[in-house]
Amino acid sequence: MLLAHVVQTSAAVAATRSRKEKVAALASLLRRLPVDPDPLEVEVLAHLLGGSLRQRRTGLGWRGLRDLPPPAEVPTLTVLGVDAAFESLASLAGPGSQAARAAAVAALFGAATAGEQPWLRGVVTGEVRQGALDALVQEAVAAASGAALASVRRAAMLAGSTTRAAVAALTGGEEALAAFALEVGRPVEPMLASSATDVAEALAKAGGAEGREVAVDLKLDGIRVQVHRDGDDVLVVTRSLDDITARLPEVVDVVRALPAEHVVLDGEALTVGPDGRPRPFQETASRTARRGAEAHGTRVTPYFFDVLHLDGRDLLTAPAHERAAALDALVPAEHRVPRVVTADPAEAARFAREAVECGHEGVVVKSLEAAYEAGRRGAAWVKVKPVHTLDLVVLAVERGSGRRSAWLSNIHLGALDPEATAREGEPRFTMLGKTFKGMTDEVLAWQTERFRALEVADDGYVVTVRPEQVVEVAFDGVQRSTRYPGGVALRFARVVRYRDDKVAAEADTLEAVRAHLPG
Ligand SMILES: Nc1ncnc2c1ncn2[C@@H]1O[C@H](COP(=O)(O)OP(=O)(O)OP(=O)(O)O)[C@@H](O)[C@H]1O
Repeated sequence: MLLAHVVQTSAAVAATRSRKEKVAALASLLRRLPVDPDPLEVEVLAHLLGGSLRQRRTGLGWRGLRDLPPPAEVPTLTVLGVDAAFESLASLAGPGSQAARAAAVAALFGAATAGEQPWLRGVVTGEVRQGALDALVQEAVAAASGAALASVRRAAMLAGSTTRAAVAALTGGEEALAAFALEVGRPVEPMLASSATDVAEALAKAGGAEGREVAVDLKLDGIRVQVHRDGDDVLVVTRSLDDITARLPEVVDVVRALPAEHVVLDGEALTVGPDGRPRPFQETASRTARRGAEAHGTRVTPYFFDVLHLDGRDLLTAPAHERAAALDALVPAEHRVPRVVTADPAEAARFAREAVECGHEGVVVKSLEAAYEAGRRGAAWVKVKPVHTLDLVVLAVERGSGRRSAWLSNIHLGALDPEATAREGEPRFTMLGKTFKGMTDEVLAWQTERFRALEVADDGYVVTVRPEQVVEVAFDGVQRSTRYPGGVALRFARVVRYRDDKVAAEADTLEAVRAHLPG
């Protein structure tokens, strides 16, 4: 397939606001594939449609792509040819590699047309939006392959990758999709929690109100970890499935010591003080953000709350009480999340109160009947947090003044607008307010660099950025407002932390913000 077809489709997707038309454009591109397509070609194509390359590293950056050769007149580049070029670029190393890289870039970009050059550069530098397209690509794959959308989605969750699901659907149809199961060593999308304002509401949602017992877990404020052990090999990934094994040797040690050879566990890792109280989240975050930080002090401890596989037994579809029994038998109590199992709302409320008094974030109420629903945010897990925070997206940032004049300071906050997002097939946001509170000098320095990298415009005062950075903010309340387009504004918003484990499409919605309006 010619790259030109991909670039045209990408332009068509960007040009229409209709989700249906976007999916149709993507599906008609996929239908250009031969009846029995080469799996590699499908894989490359699925990556390109999501705005990424199969190669994680190419050794290329903006600088190497600033001066491009004159474009080709006629499109000749193919999807597989482009992939081969990046494959050989990725393997360049050592003396002479810089000149070889420049020559390879000149050859590749010289063969690209005027329309293809900027698109290809955008893919290499990560500027063509990723992630947001995932859901559209899944729909298009279902339409083009004839497989059910639910099967494509299920496979993508289990594989932790839309690309792998696309290859399976387009080369082997329903049968290949059905073959996806949890594999030890291959991360799955984590199960997520919905929210309730208090424990009674959470119990009702998770089925506990009908007198059935539910589990009430401590909600620990660390980072989500999914751990796979296959013999001596251990893999630790974050909520966004990034590999952080090398940064958490303590977690690896704990899992290697368990009496099981093949296991997949889900939990939270955090730093705890000698008094047993959780340390501020920043300590865990700084440990997981930098390799080698473990040498300087703080220890991170894993607390597991679920087991998805145990020595040949796939537990994903087993009810939660069965998984809990397996977890209790496998993991010592000091590495399990504390929980009570109860049908009594008063007991659950007492546990939640004590959790907060001990410095934890709150509780997660869980149905004991539910399967592990990879990638889903449903009623089977319901979180209750007394301190309200929202995960919003930074839309712009203002230059600081006075003491902050060297930094970008006041951030503009946006909530996800689901209607506009659905209509346009990519995340859209509504501004809710601004804040310059809660930022340490370290955070100010970090955000200045980060937002300069995301900059799309600078009028000398306000720097507009690509809406990609998620920030968790605390606030005192939400009020009606005529100043902002969503009709609501935050009162006394302050930054709690920047979140790199969430993409913008996962930010809180305008609805979630409005739910905090009084009355
Ligand atoms: N006992 C627990 N069970 C499940 N999740 C827990 C538990 N303790 C802490 N957590 C954390 O809470 C999160 C569950 O909330 P949710 O699925 O909404 O994710 P989130 O959007 O990252 O939430 P939050 O911002 O509240 O941490 C998990 O991702 C996990 O990191």
